[in-house]
Amino acid sequence: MNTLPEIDDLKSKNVTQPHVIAIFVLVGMCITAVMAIIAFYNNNNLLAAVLMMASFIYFIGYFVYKTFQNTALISVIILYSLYLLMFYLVYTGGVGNSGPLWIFMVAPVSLFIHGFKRGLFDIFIFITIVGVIMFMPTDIIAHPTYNTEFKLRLIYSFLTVTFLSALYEYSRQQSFKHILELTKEYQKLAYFDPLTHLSNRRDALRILKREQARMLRTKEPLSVALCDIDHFKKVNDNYGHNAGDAVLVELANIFSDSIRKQDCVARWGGEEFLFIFPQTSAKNAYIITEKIKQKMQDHLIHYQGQKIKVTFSMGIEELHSNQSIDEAINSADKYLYQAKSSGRNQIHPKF
Ligand SMILES: Nc1nc2c(ncn2[C@@H]2O[C@H](COP(=O)(O)OP(=O)(O)OP(=O)(O)O)[C@@H](O)[C@H]2O)c(=O)[nH]1
Repeated sequence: MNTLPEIDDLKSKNVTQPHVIAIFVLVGMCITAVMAIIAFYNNNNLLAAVLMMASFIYFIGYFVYKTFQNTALISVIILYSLYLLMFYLVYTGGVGNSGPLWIFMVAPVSLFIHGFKRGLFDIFIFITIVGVIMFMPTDIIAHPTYNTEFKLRLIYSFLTVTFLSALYEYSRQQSFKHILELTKEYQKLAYFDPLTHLSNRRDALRILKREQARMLRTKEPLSVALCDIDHFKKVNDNYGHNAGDAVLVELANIFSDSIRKQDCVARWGGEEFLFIFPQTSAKNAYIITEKIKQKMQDHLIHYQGQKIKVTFSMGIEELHSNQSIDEAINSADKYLYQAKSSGRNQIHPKF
């Protein structure tokens, strides 16, 4: 019960930002369209047609992203159509045999889209195919004859750009992981009590809101129990503040171990705990909490050779459909007050 959805959301979030990929597609679409128009005016109709087709594929990719929000599919569309375009440019030479110069954009785009490992793997396959196209004898594959020095230098410089892009991608991923860890840490601090590791008041309210919505939907009962340790000031005064802290931690463990998985116990304030019992009537909440109270009757908390005995008082309230969370807790607080003023070590109302 005491888990944070925000943390799970973050875990599942990919390091690749979808909106950046969408921008890639838009830019790719515009550049290839402009290049297609230039090729058309230069009477290079085949190149113009290929570039126009690439521009159209990017347009479809953008449309898929906007309609289905599917970044995995759009990534595959952009990347592999870019590869095909590059193979075409290397194979035909593009304008004045300058086609191969465009292959440099493959390294950063592949690494950004597919991440460090998969990106490097894709680049390896890509450059191997480019090498095969360029170095294959022209009687096997008819392609423009590139000077050997040009071919070697193109591959060396491509590998250098790949290395630098990989380095950049690696540090980007590391920073993302670091930020993710920091965010998780801050979220824990925001939602959990650092002493007992139970949910704090903010998280308890979040869970209560969720359970209240479920209760209204399913019409199943939902109960809360406000618990306050009896004469806790005396524990601090007699044994010291650290002993008081140890008592709070041990009670938190006993409480957590005594409830079902779907229930929750939170640290509501100083020596106050709040139990949330979904699908539980006030009567059943009373039975559960009474059992915990019985457990505490003979329990001694050991702290630095001292044996400390504590009891608690509780007030229970079953939420009504027309009742706000504040009203339910105030009502539980009133019952708690009754339990205290009737002599403590009691749970009210009694069933
Ligand atoms: N050690 C420790 N003490 C705390 C903590 N938070 C609150 N307290 C102490 O809890 C005590 C609560 O005292 P009171 O509100 O007078 O209540 P009580 O002594 O439990 O008496 P009753 O509730 O009337 O039974 C105070 O002495 C607080 O200092 C904490 O995190 N650690």
